[in-house]
Amino acid sequence: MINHGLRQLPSPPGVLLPILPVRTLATPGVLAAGFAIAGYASHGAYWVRHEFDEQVARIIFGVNLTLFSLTYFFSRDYPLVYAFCFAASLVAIYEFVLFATISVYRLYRHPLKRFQGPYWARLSAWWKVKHIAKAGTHYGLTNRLHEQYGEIVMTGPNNLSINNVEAIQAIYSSQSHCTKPTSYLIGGLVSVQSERDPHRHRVRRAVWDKALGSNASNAFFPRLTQMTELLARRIAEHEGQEILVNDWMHFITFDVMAQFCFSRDWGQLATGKIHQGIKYASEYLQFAVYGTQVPWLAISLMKIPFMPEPQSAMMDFSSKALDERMQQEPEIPDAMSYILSEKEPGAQQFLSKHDLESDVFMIMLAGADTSFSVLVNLCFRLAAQPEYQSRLREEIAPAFSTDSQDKTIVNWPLLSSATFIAALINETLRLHPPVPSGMPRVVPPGGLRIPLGNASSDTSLNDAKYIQIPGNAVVSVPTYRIQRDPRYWVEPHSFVPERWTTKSEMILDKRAWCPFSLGTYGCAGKYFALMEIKLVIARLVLDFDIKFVKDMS
Ligand code: HEM
Repeated sequence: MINHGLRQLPSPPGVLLPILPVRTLATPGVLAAGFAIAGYASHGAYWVRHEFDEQVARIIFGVNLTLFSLTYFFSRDYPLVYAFCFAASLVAIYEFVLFATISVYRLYRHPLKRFQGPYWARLSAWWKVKHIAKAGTHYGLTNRLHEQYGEIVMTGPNNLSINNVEAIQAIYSSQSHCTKPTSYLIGGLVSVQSERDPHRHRVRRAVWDKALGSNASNAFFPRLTQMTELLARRIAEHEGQEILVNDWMHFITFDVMAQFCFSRDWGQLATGKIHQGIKYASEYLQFAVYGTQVPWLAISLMKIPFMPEPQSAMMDFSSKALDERMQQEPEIPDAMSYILSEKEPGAQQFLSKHDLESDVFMIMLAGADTSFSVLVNLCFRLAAQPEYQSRLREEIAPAFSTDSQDKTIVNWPLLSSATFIAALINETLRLHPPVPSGMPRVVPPGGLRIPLGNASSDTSLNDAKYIQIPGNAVVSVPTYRIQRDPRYWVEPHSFVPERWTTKSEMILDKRAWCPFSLGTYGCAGKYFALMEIKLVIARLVLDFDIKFVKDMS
């Protein structure tokens, strides 16, 4: 054996560490201690200070490189298997101490430790994954946690859910400096919604505001009325039969978005068959529910070559749709007409093919699935309380042309200013928000102070005037829960559209209504969404009675 100046150790067989030679002072004990100290020190120096979700693939590569370098180093003195085992033991010591340090920190020393929450949720995000699977939905789990722990709950190792109306302004308003966390990066998308850099987001958002705003939506209105008319005709073909509202609301909302965004005819209304794109979209959404809880894993999986990607089918689909759209300019401008003709120099850098594909992908989900959910829930509510149908019919009838049979001639200003239909939609959005879980935001490094007003119900916060949230915590307001909170709504679980018209005393704090979120990252398609929902529901109620099928309620 060649001795490279190493101190030769006695080698009692069967005990791995002591039998290996190491250089000069670096005895196995010293090396093991060194790796242990490195594990402990790196937690404070790196892991706790930096966001590493995007770096995990690189970190795994670095660990392997360290392992092989150490193996090479030791193999110069010892057989390869021993060298590898020793190197692996050192890496394992580093990892063990690091994980132990992280665990102790999260359980006993974390800046959020004063907030209540399930013990294991403090330790790992996997707790949430397991319990979302059990509860069935993310918002269902959050709701249960608030019932158990009160107004502020620690729902993950660095996550707080805050059920207080003041938190909505502090976290989401345009004055807030909170940003989006890494969970927005799952799926490898680079859409306007997943843009985390505030400056880049502002530039991209300005372009999308034009594409989805009131001018663009109003220009699309005539086509929207034609599509709604087709929906009414197709449903009329099933007169006297039972139809599944979910199917037809899927058809109209996804067909509309495909037309509005890139002038594609998905043909679902005409054929009555579900388009493959909807299947892709729901597969991705299922992945997103869990992926957003453990973003480091979801992001890393995307980087493994040949790994089946949950978003790939939808992405291919978006890519093809975009290619076809770019070859032909439609007669009536669509959202892409605004985006592709954008001349603003700053905006150009965000109009690469991949950016646009991601945007198309995102807009199909953000724009169709949400309106779908409102329409289905509104049909449900109208079927449950049919008296509202006759009242609605009376209100909206004047908006449809009376002197001709052509129901595609609709007076949009009249329909848009009708109050009862707006009240029905507001109340549906309150009880059934399409995005029911709170939108996560990262608190700026300097922390966030949320004034509590008089509305705190949490006994542990009784005397507090504000809640101080430490920097870099991920916070959210649980939309579903706050929109049913008795502090802000009288009879919070009852469907009472009149609270938006004649019974305003039933709204104790209107700021607790936030289905579209607000501020910089709030919904860009609100105007269009309300236009579409109003027109579809008005057109249906004009001709049909909505009823539950026999034996359903
Ligand atoms: C009733 C229907 C809708 C509801 C309740 C809704 C709700 C929301 C919410 C809560 C957000 C914020 C998401 C977050 O912070 O992560 C959002 C974002 C967004 N929505 Fe909607 N939405 C609806 C319909 C639409 C429609 C029809 C479109 C497109 C035509 C659209 C386009 C967008 C876009 C582009 C964003 C991202 C904005 C950004 O990050 O700057 N939404 N929406």
